[in-house]
Amino acid sequence: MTVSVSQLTKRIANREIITDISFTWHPGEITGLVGRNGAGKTTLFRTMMMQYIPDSGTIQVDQQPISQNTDFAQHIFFVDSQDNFFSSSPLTTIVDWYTLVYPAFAAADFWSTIQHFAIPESSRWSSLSKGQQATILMALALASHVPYIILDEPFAGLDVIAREEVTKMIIDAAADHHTAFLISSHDLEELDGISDRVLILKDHRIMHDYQLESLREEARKIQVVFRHNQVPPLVKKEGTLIRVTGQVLEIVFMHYTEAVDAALTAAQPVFSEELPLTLTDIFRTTAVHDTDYLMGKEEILHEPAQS
Ligand SMILES: Nc1ncnc2c1ncn2[C@@H]1O[C@H](COP(=O)(O)OP(=O)(O)OP(=O)(O)O)[C@@H](O)[C@H]1O
Repeated sequence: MTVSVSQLTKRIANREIITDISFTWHPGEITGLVGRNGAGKTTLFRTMMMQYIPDSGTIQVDQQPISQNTDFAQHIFFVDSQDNFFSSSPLTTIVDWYTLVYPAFAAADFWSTIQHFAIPESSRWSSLSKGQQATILMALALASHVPYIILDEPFAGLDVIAREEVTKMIIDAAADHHTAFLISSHDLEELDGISDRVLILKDHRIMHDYQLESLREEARKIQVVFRHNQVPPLVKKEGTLIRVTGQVLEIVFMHYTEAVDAALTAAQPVFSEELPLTLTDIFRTTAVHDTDYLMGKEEILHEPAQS
């Protein structure tokens, strides 16, 4: 079973919030969705779930449009954390509802997760903390035993231990049950540790769709100090400056070629070291190039300091 999102566009109040979004979502794949505040992540989820009617485009499950697939909701889990019916419902009522909606819902799994996180069974949704609510959503998602799970900011509000446990649950579900996850998060470090693939949303569109493993084979992050701050032209052309600390430049090359390597070596930098490339670096490189970072790059990379 494969979910295909094709040329999905949604306008709200005459503004295009998501534009021409296309991607295919495979079983067992953990996909991160990243974008700045207001980029349209939640709107994409709502449109995929038909909470919003798309202005154009389709969502298909196994080549069948979901409008013709009445079982669709049973295969995908999504809880809108900003807009759901939970209010002051007791957890028992929420579980009853999910048991009705998802045929494979395993209430025992849900209660066991809740117990593990020391959340009282008698709790009402509105009486729980933000982190506890995030844990409940995760427990509901996994207990639903659906092949596709959408998580909108699942780590928000979780303490560091809960984060690690939730992360492990996601990885285990993908490995053991082949569950596919589509996860939006501003916690790029957490997302980095679990994602096979990352979609970068910018200017309402998916700007990049990266398989992280192959990207890391091709891309490289270098920390370097050039003699007299003279940056080789090829480095300026191919690199993106993501941080400057004194004379130390951190440069990301999305395509690190032999020619770039040769240019770096020929420049005989005072200091040069490869650093691990993180999802945060990738996000900075690809999503933030119209901000002050670029201004910094313009100043530093194009105006070598006087020796
Ligand atoms: N119902 C609505 N009415 C008007 N504008 C809306 C509505 N829903 C979303 N928007 C606008 O669409 C844009 C995208 O919002 P959305 O919540 O999808 O972003 P997001 O990427 O999830 O943001 P964040 O990371 O801050 O949660 C925002 O500018 C928001 O104001």
